[in-house]
Amino acid sequence: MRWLIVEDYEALSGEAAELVAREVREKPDAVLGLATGSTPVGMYQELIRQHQAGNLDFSRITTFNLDEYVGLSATHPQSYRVFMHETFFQHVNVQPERIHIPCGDAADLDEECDRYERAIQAAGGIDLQILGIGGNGHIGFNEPGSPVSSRTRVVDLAQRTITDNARFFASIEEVPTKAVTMGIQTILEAKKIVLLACGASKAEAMQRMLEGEITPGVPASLLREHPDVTVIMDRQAAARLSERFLDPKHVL
Ligand SMILES: O=P(O)(O)OC[C@H]1O[C@](O)(CO)[C@@H](O)[C@@H]1O
Repeated sequence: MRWLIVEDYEALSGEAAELVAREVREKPDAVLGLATGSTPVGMYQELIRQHQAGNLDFSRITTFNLDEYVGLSATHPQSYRVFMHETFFQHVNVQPERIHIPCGDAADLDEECDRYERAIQAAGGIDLQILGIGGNGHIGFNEPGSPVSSRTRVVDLAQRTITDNARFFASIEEVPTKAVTMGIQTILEAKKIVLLACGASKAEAMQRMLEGEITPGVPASLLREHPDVTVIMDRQAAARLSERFLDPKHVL
């Protein structure tokens, strides 16, 4: 695992965008796994900037989003589908038929989950997966206790996640309690993974992810067994890590 501790959110966004841009330039038909949440927004803005400057072409890229709330229509303002279109897709040239986001309002959600897994396989698997991290160490919506072997499925959101995400809704009662998420195994099958963490609210999760036991109780810790993971965090998110992480020799 590589890790990079940067000064602030702008630097984190720039470094993350650079890794995505490099992948897209090296493999113009790459399959990208994308994340929502507030953390990757700056990365998307930088990718849009490079695209609009004529330096980045997404026309042959395929994308798969990590997750979607259950029960929100595709046009609901807080659906991840709307978030992704407003934050990224409508500003770049990813072809609409190559954009994949789980349908959280599908009539048969189990069938939707199977369909999503098959679509990832049919695309040849994910080349580069972007991840955020929940305050409780979740990745995607794989909450603590999610099996290592899990694949795309419907999950119950942890109370902490509902509380954390209530800021995006008018009231906590409006936050969905279930989601469709890629599983831990789905994520671990990505060839490369980049996890982003920003701010003091992620410091405990980062310490448990990087220095605690490797356990389904801290889903992000399972990434330590993947051969190609890059963690980019700001100083606040890194604040509780021990010296060896902060030693400049170890900072990429
Ligand atoms: O970046 P934020 O806003 O802290 O949110 C991170 C969250 O977003 C997600 O990526 C949602 O898919 C989760 O992994 C995590 O809950």
